[in-house]
Amino acid sequence: MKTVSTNKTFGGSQGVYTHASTETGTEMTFSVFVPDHAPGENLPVVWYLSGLTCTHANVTEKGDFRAHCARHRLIFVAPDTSPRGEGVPDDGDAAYDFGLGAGFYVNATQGPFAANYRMRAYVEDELPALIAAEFPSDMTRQGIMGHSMGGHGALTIALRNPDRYKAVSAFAPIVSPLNCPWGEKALTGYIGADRDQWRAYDACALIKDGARLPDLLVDQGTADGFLEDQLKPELLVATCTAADQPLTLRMQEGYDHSYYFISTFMGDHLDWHAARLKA
Ligand SMILES: N[C@@H](CCC(=O)N[C@@H](CSC=O)C(=O)NCC(=O)O)C(=O)O
Repeated sequence: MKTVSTNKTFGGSQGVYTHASTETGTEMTFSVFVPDHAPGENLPVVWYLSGLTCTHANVTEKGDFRAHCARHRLIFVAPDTSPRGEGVPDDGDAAYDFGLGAGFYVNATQGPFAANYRMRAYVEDELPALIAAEFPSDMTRQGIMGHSMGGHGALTIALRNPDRYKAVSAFAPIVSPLNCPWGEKALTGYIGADRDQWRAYDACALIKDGARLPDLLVDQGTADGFLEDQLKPELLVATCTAADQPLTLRMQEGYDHSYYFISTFMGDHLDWHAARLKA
């Protein structure tokens, strides 16, 4: 692991790091905020998965999480959203919703993407091992949250690993890639035409197939331009209701899809995570 930068902030340290990923076959960049802590003390870890077009930098610069993480003494990790670099295949049209910046937190099975687009394994396995080795982290206390494509990532990763994440939340998540244009495009390209194979990457399908979490927090702005065509929180409500999966969905009047929305409610989400990670 190489350190790109560190800055003292809110009593702790905001760092940006790179490392050679064996899963993606590329150099990957991520950011970590570590609050002030006693020597030898290990802190809970909250993962933040970003949305389409993002790198680690979007939430790091615009997420307003540091004061809340310092107050609760939570480590905050922000990975990139896809492999990048020389030789990494992209969407032929350089579209924003597939390829670079749009890894969808899957392990691709389809050429030419299968070799590098392994963001599921990267976020579920490789990066947690690095965080455990390099930072003062208590990996028995992890939470996960995300935005839009990253909300989809957070929900699906948690539903597949219910014993690992003690707190789960999302901002304006894609709740069912099986039922929206972004998801259909991404999963066809990365996983192939067999929609049964997509179910491991669809929060609603995972719940319908039996996955459960103690509870979920979702915030969704009513003025979000992607609400009706792509995000469809009503599908998650119907699925959770039918499955007795506890869900707190808060429709936030007038908020859009941007980091102005995310940063407004970041404190509530970190309160939610802290309450569950300290239990
Ligand atoms: N056409 C837009 C779409 C990109 C966009 O809105 N990206 C969101 C996430 S959308 C779902 O995953 C985002 O977080 N953007 C970064 C930001 O800092 O706001 C475009 O190309 O801009």
